[in-house]
Amino acid sequence: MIISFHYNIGNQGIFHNSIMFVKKALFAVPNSKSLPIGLVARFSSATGDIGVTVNDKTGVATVKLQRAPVNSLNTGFLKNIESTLDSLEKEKARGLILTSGLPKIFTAGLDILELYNCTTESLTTFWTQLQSTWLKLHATSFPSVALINGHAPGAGCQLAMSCEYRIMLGPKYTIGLNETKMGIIAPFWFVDTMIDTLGPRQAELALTSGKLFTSSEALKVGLIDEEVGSEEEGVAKAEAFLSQYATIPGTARKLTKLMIREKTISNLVKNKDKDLKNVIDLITSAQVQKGLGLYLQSLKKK
Ligand SMILES: CCCCCCCCCC/C=C/CC(=O)SCCNC(=O)CCNC(=O)[C@H](O)C(C)(C)COP(=O)(O)OP(=O)(O)OC[C@H]1O[C@@H](n2cnc3c(N)ncnc32)[C@H](O)[C@@H]1OP(=O)(O)O
Repeated sequence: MIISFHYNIGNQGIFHNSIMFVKKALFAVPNSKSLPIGLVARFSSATGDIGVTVNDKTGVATVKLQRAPVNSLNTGFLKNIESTLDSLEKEKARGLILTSGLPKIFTAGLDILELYNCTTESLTTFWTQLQSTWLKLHATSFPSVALINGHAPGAGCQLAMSCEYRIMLGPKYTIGLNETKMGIIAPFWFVDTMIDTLGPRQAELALTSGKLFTSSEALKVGLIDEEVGSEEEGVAKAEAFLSQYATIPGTARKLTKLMIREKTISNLVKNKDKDLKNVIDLITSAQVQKGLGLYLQSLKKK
């Protein structure tokens, strides 16, 4: 007998931050021994869907980002991601596999429409949400794997780097912090995270050129940990990575992770306002607005 629970996770407009977990159905699946056992959830809202499947044997949650066409991160989607992480913390998930439910794209990074023609007020709301979602992901108490099954430029790379292990589907997709290519600057906490991941030498080379790495280049510099040929292989590798923690006491694991990440985390926590001011000054300048407009046009022209 297969036992399945359905999370009924509210539309953010209705439930705001309180994601509701409702045990809805208990049913038998005839003639099936191999169906995944687990908790299944779907988070729907106008600002993106987040599918959550929790394996009730291992406690590992697979979180699939789904905001067509390219999983770009706007305020609402970031808020949904944060709420999902909050729920996983509350439910004491034993691990996270963060991946995309869209073909070809992990996430296209920040929604450029949140930066273009923005007001100081809308940019403040957006950026504050980005800071908050990132802090949550970077400091999860459970181990995390990014299964990068598509392109991951800009903040897509930042999300992946905040997971503890990165597995990327090769060979077609690219990953990296490409801000300088767009004529903007990566915020200091993106830079810190890249230095933590690659070391200062490779981070400097990558950031100054806005390099988007292919999966094999990313593997060489340590931006990803494994390259796989199929999603199935990626899932198996992610599960194998997470399974090693089944025998490691959770508190010891979490405190060790936080000790290592503390400098980067507290740098943002202490300097949130300064970061926001930098972003407002840069993004609302006429020159950057013009550049963003041209960049958006170039994306649409393809
Ligand atoms: C001391 C001073 C300190 C100052 C600090 C300042 C800090 C400011 C920092 C700002 C940080 C930014 C980080 C970022 O994440 S910026 C965004 C980076 N992302 C990108 O550059 C990705 C751009 N997109 C692509 O390269 C491609 O779209 C893709 C992801 C490779 C997918 O290609 P594909 O061919 O499949 O799809 P299309 O290109 O046709 O795109 C489909 C539609 O989606 C729109 N699109 C794509 N990306 C974005 C995006 N990031 N935001 C919004 N919209 C996006 C695209 O325009 C198409 O729209 P259409 O259907 O209307 O044509």
